[in-house]
Amino acid sequence: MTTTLDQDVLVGVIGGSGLYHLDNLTFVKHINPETPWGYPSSPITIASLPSGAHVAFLARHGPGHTLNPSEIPSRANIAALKSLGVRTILAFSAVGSLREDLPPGTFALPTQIIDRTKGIRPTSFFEGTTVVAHAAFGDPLSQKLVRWLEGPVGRALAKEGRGVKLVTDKCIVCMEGPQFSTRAESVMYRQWGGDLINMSVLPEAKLAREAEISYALIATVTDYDSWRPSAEAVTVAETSRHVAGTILQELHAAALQGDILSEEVGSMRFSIMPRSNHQKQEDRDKLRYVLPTYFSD
Ligand SMILES: CSC[C@H]1O[C@H](OP(=O)(O)O)[C@H](O)[C@@H]1O
Ligand SMILES: Nc1ncnc2[nH]cnc12
Repeated sequence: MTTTLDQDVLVGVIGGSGLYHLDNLTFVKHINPETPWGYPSSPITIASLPSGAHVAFLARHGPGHTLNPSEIPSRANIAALKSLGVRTILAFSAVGSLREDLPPGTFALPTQIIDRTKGIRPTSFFEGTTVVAHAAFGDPLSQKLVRWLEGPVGRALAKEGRGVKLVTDKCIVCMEGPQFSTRAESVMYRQWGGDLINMSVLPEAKLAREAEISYALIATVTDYDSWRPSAEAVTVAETSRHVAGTILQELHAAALQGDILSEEVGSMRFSIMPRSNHQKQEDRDKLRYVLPTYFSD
């Protein structure tokens, strides 16, 4: 295991339940950066694309799925990826469906989130510091990245030939867990306009926004949530690996070109309260790890 890299890694992939590695990439090394927020969920796998460019893969729940959703060190995960140079994250998540027309097996690119976590997860890099910042979060998933993904993900699913459908512009509820929702809660989320439900898009998406990383979620429906009596959950990990393996080269090229990153880069400039003598230098030093542009001194 090493702690340094000889080239920046622009694209990061976070794997969720069932997705603990990627296929068809050339293994380069494992790296386990210690961040000011501790170590990530798992050592990060650096792999090489056919072009020679590197991508980073991180297993959200740890390599043997030992971390429950409330315990995931999301600040360390996002900070560790940013320290490698990551500017865009493709996150995978197994989700429940709150809609009849989103059956198990469906792939979705949500664009909105309802927060039903319970305040026990650290949700900001600024938490516990003397620096205050308010990131914009009206569009919690990166619009440009989501729009870009529609094409390549749709084509990858069509190429796989299993008839898996891709839907976009869905609203995902993020609940605390680890228990699933009661039927009354599930019915209420439907009335609120929720389409999907998981336990892990937050605080990941908030932290990616604070770190100026473009972030999108590929939500893979495994079950109808408790509102609907239904058969057993399905697994979709093989299709997720196929999608990732098929689109990463193109995603890296798009990240290099820059348009899919453009909403996030510079977005924190006016979100951070100006420097003052009341801010502790040690806090500014800590924040430099994720936002070197604004905390260079
Ligand atoms: C295994 S069912 C509940 C669990 O699955 C999802 O995990 P992930 O988002 O990492 O794929 C969901 O968010 C829950 O954590
Ligand atoms: N029904 C559900 N609720 C919350 N998270 C989930 N992940 C997969 N299915 C889920």
